[in-house]
Amino acid sequence: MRLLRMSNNTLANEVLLSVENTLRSSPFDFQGARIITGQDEGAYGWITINYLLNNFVQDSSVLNLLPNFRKVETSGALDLGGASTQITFVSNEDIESQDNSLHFRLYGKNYNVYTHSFLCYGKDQALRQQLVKNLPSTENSTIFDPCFNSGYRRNSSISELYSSPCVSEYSTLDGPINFEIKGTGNYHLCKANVQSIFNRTHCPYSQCSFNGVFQPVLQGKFGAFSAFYFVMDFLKLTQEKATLDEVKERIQQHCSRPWDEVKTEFPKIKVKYLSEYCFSGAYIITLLELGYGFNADNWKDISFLGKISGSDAGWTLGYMLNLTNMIPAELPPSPPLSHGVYVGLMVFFSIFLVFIMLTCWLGHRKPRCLQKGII
Ligand SMILES: Nc1nc2c(ncn2[C@@H]2O[C@H](COP(=O)(O)OP(=O)(O)OP(=O)(O)O)[C@@H](O)[C@H]2O)c(=O)[nH]1
Repeated sequence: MRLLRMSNNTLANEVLLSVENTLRSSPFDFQGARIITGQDEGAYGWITINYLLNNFVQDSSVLNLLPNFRKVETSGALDLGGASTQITFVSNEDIESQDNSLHFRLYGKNYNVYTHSFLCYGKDQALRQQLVKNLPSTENSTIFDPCFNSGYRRNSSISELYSSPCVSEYSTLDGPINFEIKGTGNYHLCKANVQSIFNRTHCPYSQCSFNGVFQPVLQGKFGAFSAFYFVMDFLKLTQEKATLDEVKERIQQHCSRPWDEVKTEFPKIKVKYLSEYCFSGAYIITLLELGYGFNADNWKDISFLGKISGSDAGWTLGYMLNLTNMIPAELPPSPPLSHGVYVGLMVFFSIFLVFIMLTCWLGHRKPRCLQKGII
């Protein structure tokens, strides 16, 4: 919707109006429809995963009542969509750019959070950028793309390719109107093509991720969801803790498989998804390594998450939690007693009660010799 608003604001408003009309007639307490910012998307994704991972509730006597009390750090959030991608994490460093800085007070604790949303770096738009940047200069109606498995073929057109504002600036009338994309299935060439969409030559801050965007040093664990999960799940890389090299090896193996073989093995997966796993794998590695600065050492800090406790990882739950004030800024008033003291007092008073009852019973009982009249 953010891209649509850039290319056709009227159409974006029409979509919103249609959403409003539909939801207004639903039984929900509809509060309006709007296009959230990239910063919101990052923030709500971060809230969602930390809420579901139970990372907010800590350091309180309320918590001492929880059976598995633990002191926890928050987890960073990595969200890969179709149009944009977000990185959000708590940072102890100075956040040099105001646009990337968020402050939350949740359950009585302050969080300084770094976030950035890269529009046009969701996986669909990144694929488009990669194609455009590596189009052959000659007027050729076949484009050989190493990011698709060999034997894969798809027809496309210049108008379709350049229809997104992410690439429209590169639009050229030189190329063929219609062309065919043919896969050559080469991971290393694909990665080189993907790298061409990351600009790391300028940085107006002390440190940057890419495209001149400030990013502090990566801190803590990360949960990667949405397309990060879809792709890693397909490549069977979400359960086991594979090293970065092993992950690259797995993606390389997948890229080198002939398309016919892949299609036969996974007949039920949508062709759009199946055909893009080679590109997506190479893109994810490049984004995380070259873009954000993950490496062989901190790769283990990333967990690929689909659902957490049965709920989808994504920005929507965080948005709802925020809108309904489900995460209070302050801690609820804590009970006067901690769990340990409470249990101790209960045991003490129980024993005391039994003692009193026993004493009363003994005190009121007549001795047997008295009952029989013997002194
Ligand atoms: N492999 C696979 N890909 C999926 C699936 N569902 C969605 N995708 C793709 O994953 C990417 C992210 O999808 P979503 O999480 O729906 O994100 P989105 O809302 O399109 O993303 P933004 O608009 O950028 O926020 C897109 O490229 C989708 O085409 C799925 O079940 N399997």
